[in-house]
Amino acid sequence: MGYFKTEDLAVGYDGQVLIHDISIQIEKGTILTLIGPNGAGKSTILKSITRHLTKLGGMVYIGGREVYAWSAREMARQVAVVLTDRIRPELMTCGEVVAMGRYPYTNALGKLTETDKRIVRQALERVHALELEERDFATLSDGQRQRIMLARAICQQPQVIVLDEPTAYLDIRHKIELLDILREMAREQRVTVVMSLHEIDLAMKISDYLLCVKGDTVARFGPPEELFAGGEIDRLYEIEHGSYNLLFGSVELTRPEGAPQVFVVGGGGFGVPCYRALQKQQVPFATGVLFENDVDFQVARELSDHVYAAPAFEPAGEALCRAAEQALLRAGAVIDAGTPVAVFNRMNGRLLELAREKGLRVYRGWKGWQGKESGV
Ligand SMILES: Nc1ncnc2c1ncn2[C@@H]1O[C@H](COP(=O)(O)OP(=O)(O)OP(=O)(O)O)[C@@H](O)[C@H]1O
Repeated sequence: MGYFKTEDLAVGYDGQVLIHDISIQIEKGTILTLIGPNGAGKSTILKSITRHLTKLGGMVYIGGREVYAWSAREMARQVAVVLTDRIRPELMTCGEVVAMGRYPYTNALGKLTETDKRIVRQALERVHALELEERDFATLSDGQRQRIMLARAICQQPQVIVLDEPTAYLDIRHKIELLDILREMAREQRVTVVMSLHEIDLAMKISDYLLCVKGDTVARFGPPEELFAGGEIDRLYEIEHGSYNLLFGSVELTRPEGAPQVFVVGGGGFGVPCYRALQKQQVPFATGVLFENDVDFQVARELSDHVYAAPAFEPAGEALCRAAEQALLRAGAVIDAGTPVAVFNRMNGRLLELAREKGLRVYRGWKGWQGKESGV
């Protein structure tokens, strides 16, 4: 049976159900991430789990016990919460904010023992914020504040930690550090992590389970590897322009439309900077001859309808090469991405020769192309 479990959970505001029939379960020490578009209800679900918002139906269990039956103190010992709602404690140092995480364990006067103080310092160290201990919390940047709130949650030594968009204000280094800390807590202390993230690529990499929130019930739940086949992310977020590449975990912006104005002879990753330069200028292009296991293919197919590619591990057939030649001649201009021509892509050497024979302009890489654009 799952350690963290919801059964027919219904959430919403003022008695109006927003999302219903949320039934999921995960084991202790695993990471569950809620993903989905803005306004889908991720925060609403998280707040209903932590009892900041009263659930409208169903059950939430941790370790087999219904969370809504717990005392506030028990809740605070079991579940640490890092929400995005601005807390702006007046005149408190960061050390004092972090120490609030120890209150479920202190006596009625809230006096910290030496052990509590040690735990506070360790938590500050863990988030690389020891130097902020004496600083006034109100003067911190959003990113620093986020790390202090995580330290407070760590201090609480919870069984479950719930975080709403914990990476929102962090730069890339601190995003990676925060996710590493969560993974370590899950692995070493068997803490169960339930959070929301907007960075799908990071969500896929860190999570044991994803919950896709969209519509009036949750769209999907399961391990990231099982959830998404091609195009699923585009559908979840209703991406109409641009696209999300699942393999790379990266976003491509809106593809240029129209008849190709240039043919990129690419392969081996040399094409990618050319494709991106053309996308920025919204210049439609054709490209080839690629292989479908080539990194260039992954980006090219998101940005062009005219990609000449052979199946992985198979030679490029004559028909494909002829079609690429015709496309090159139609485009009337060529970018030589700089891919070395060797045994298995010698057809690309032929394409470049053909371009020269026919007197087409051949630009050297994306810089050559941009030089042309800027009149150099
Ligand atoms: N206090 C409130 N009272 C009524 N409706 C609310 C309240 N807070 C949020 N909502 C609405 O509930 C819906 C879900 O909001 P929620 O904040 O849970 O979405 P989210 O998935 O976390 O979005 P985001 O990614 O933008 O943070 C939205 O339509 C929002 O406008």
